[in-house]
Amino acid sequence: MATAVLALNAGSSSVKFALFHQDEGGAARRIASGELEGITTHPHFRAVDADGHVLAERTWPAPDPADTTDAHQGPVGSLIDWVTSHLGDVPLAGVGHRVVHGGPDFIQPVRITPDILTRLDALTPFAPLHQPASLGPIRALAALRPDLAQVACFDTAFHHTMPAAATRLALPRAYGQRGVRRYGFHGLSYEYIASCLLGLSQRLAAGRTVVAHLGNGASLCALDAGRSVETTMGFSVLDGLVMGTRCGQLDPGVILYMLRAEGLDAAAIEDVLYRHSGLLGVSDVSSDMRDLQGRAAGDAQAREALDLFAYRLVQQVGAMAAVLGGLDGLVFTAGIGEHDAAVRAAACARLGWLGVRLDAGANAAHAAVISTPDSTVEVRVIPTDEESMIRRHVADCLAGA
Ligand SMILES: Nc1ncnc2c1ncn2[C@@H]1O[C@H](COP(=O)(O)OP(=O)(O)O)[C@@H](O)[C@H]1O
Ligand SMILES: CC(=O)OP(=O)(O)O
Ligand SMILES: [Mg+2]
Repeated sequence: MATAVLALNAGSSSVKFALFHQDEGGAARRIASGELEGITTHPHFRAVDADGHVLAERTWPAPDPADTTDAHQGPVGSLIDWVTSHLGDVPLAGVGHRVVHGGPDFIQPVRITPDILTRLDALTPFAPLHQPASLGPIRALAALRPDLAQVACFDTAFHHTMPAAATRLALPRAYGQRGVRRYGFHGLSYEYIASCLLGLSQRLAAGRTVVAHLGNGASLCALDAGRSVETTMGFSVLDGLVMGTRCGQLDPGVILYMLRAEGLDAAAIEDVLYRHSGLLGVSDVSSDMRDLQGRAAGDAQAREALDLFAYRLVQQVGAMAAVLGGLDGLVFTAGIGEHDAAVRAAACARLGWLGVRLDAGANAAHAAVISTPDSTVEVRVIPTDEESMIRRHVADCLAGA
């Protein structure tokens, strides 16, 4: 019998979703996708079919700040009502969620129970902005539809194959025992890309490949025969590359300086590092790569932000290649990686020493392979699909249960 799975990918202010039909043999098809935006400000719901035609759209008035009901309940309730009516006779087998932090213990997807939810909530100090966003829709659905099976799929889980040295911070040992270690994120995206490589390139699937997930949040993952051995995000989603509004790699002395010399408290520092840094902080105008590319010719600060983004990207691809002991493949993915030929060209131009040779025409056309035939590193563009990965995990988790 055909069933359906709903995959939710929650960000700090929006929830992306995808709805799949699947048959008993495991074949699946995305039948709708969309987004719930502005959950705490001006909620807006939109769903489109596989061809991009609008299936449904709805807006709500801003929630009353005095109302203590969870802001997710109205929008998530509307989503699940729409999904149920859109599916007709096809039963919804379960709902899968991208949960940013799984901590040291959750190394694979798990069926959500009240006890699991409590344990996930306890990880909020590790991801103060992302974890509540992940858990909001889960709580809302548990209250509205307690009958529905919900599965948590962790961004950290894929990186549990990293060797101990990659997970360790050079702090007193007791911190490690309290979970203060490197985890890595964007794991659902990397797992999806690793699964695609099996069908696209045996050389990259079996070899040393760096995947660049460049979206609003950005990171790199070093894949050795498809397993994560290193990544640029660490304890939190702040580390590594320059991001839309996050700082990336930062000397911890800067935080001490903010505390001591500037008198900022933890909340103010969090605001600077998560919301006002990165491309936005350096350009002082926008966190959006498309916007910055449009301004770069006439705006020196926008240019500096783009240059810093590319500089850190090159620097950290080098670090990943060093850990891998060489490089066979480089994959670009997510919003910037899939669509921004200029960023790919700027990075690849400085990776010639590693054997990267970019085919300018293929790059401009966003082709699947954008390296030249004589490039010793095969450079690819692969659209990521975290929601498909979530669907597979839900199917496996419910079949195992
Ligand atoms: N055509 C494009 N050219 C350049 N950048 C793009 C393009 N499309 C999307 N982007 C950039 O991708 C980023 C968002 O990536 P995305 O993967 O959608 O983010 P999220 O982390 O929210 O999932 C933004 O910086 C946006 O400007
Ligand atoms: C982990 C992370 O940074 O997520 P996003 O890119 O969705 O912000
Ligand atoms: Mg994303």
